Amino acid sequence: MAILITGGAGFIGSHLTQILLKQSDAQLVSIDNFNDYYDPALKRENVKPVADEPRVTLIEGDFCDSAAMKRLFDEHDIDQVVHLGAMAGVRISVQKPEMYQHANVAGTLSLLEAARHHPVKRFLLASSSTVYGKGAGVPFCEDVPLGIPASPYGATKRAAELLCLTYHQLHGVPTACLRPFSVYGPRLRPDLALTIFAKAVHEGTPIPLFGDGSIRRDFTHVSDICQGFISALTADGVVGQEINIGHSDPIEMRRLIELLEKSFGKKAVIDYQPERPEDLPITYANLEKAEQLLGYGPKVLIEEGIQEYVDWFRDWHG
Ligand SMILES: Cc1cn([C@H]2C[C@H](O)[C@@H](COP(=O)(O)OP(=O)(O)O[C@H]3O[C@H](C)C(=O)[C@H](O)[C@H]3O)O2)c(=O)[nH]c1=O
Repeated sequence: MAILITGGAGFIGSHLTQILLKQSDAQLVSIDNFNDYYDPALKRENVKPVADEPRVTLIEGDFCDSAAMKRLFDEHDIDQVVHLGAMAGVRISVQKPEMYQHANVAGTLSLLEAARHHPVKRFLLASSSTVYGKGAGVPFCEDVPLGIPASPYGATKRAAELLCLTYHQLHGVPTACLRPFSVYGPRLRPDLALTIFAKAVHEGTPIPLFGDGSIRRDFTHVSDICQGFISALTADGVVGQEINIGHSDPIEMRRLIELLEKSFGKKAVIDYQPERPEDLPITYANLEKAEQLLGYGPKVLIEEGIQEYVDWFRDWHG
């Protein structure tokens, strides 16, 4: 019996692997294709802490390869899946939608097909708060109609959710869709605003800020997100559900910059740029369902989390 973690060398996947090693005695199979969306050397670093762990099998492979996935489920006797692997950048999805369709829709289908032919106890999809789209009321609640996704990324995540829900209904695959909100922490992806802003403050270069700083994000620490996934692996009542995992306390991007200024002890220079149509003006999680089904509650305050992130960033970038 083993837990499969896709995107296992990524930001969230590498944290989840380490936390599961501490909190469970499960065998872990981590798959990642180490693609060059960002420097694969960062992903090699991410998995170094678990490289010699006997309970972790690290596979360099592609979850879009459905024949390989069917073999993998059989060979490693996969009984739980946390599907974190994806093409995840909002703005690149506008330029390269086909890559997002392939990884996020065809890739999810490939895993669901493997899961359908193998007895799995739980299949968790890492969806995204972007599925709420523009026009959804805040705080975002799972049980009201969604807006239209603002980006191809959001649309592919919603398509992946629908495939999961269909495979549950049609084939009995025990799927659940978790919707993380603006995950941050050590090892954060380099394409995300927080990394770009931190680098700019650190180096004294201008921060490219889209809009006037009033856009709000519900930043959620990676350790809280991982606890959400871990609870969902065993909790009752989650199968067939969509569940927010966020912080429920959104901050403006200008506040994020202030927190970085405080942690770095430096003033930021801001290069104001036009807002992008693919960006949501706000993300804000209603957490009632997560509290009820997962016993979920975020623990890390943004002030503490950003300080921890900046300490890590300084160590990493010197
Ligand atoms: C890269 C960049 C972004 N921004 C703005 C755009 C947004 O208003 C905000 C956050 O952007 P970021 O790219 O960090 O994150 P989101 O677009 O909210 O998307 C992220 O959070 C969701 C939940 C996922 O599911 C995605 O995987 C993840 O990429 O900062 C800037 O102002 N300047 C920049 O250089």
